[in-house]
Amino acid sequence: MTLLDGKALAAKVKEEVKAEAAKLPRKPGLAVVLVGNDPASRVYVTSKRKDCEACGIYSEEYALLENTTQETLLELVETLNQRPDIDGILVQLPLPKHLDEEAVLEKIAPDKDVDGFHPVSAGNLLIGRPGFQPCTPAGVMELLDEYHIDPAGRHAVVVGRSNIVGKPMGLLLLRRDATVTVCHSKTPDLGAVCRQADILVSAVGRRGLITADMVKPGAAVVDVAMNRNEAGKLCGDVDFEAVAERAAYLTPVPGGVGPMTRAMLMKNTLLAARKHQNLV
Ligand SMILES: Nc1nc2c(c(=O)[nH]1)N[C@@H](CN(C=O)c1ccc(C(=O)N[C@@H](CCC(=O)O)C(=O)O)cc1)CN2
Repeated sequence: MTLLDGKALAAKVKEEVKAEAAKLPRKPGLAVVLVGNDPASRVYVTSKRKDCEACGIYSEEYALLENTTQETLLELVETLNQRPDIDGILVQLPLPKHLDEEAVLEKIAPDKDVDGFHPVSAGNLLIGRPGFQPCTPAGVMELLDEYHIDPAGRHAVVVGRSNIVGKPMGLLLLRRDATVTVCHSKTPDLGAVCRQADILVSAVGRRGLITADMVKPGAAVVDVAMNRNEAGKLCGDVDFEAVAERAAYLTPVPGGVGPMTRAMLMKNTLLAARKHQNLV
């Protein structure tokens, strides 16, 4: 079994972004907005700041209180939309329950939507136009390419149908000529469907969901989830040790898709800066 090393590939992508960002007349700029006290979100936002520093990207962080109103958040996004030095805006998810996530994401100017979550970005992806692609599925595609795993003509099964991972993952694989099945909580006999997969992507968030008997021998298995076991250790959806005996390729958690998500954010911010400086 070959490990799909997202940590190593992310370092390579970030080096490339750094070299390209240095060629721009103006540094790319990213604004990251965090609302509330979710400890995991705080960790991710800190990592994004460090990634920006490493890539030569200017970054600003807005840490808002848990009880921030919808109006205040929308006003902040609008201010950032108007800032010529800010190329990308990212609102860290999940937002506190009282806030309307969809309305906030829709408020971000589509040309600054480096998360690729705006309906304009989602529509472009659906009809095959260029645009910002959501960072996690885009990172999975880069990993597959790096290890020469060509989706064309293969059966790809995506478990999970979220707007930020499952659905765009399915579309990116379809774009590359895979035959795609997207599974979800109402899919009968999930194991039988997964066993057909040459490429299996799990993005559910349930530890132990993907067992070895659900994996076709020789498949490429990509674990997008980020869970914790009883001991508090990070793990994905896939029973790693058992599946490693059957799969030909497998992502670790940590060190697989997570670092690629962050690297693709840097790449999207570079793309936004190039567009704003009329270089693409
Ligand atoms: N606005 C967004 N919110 C969220 C996104 C997103 O893409 N945009 N995705 C996730 C969280 N996320 C990025 O924000 C993210 C999660 C995990 C990692 C990562 O590098 N994980 C490491 C382990 C980190 C650790 O030790 O805790 C790994 O897998 O090796 C990066 C980004 C939800 N919210």
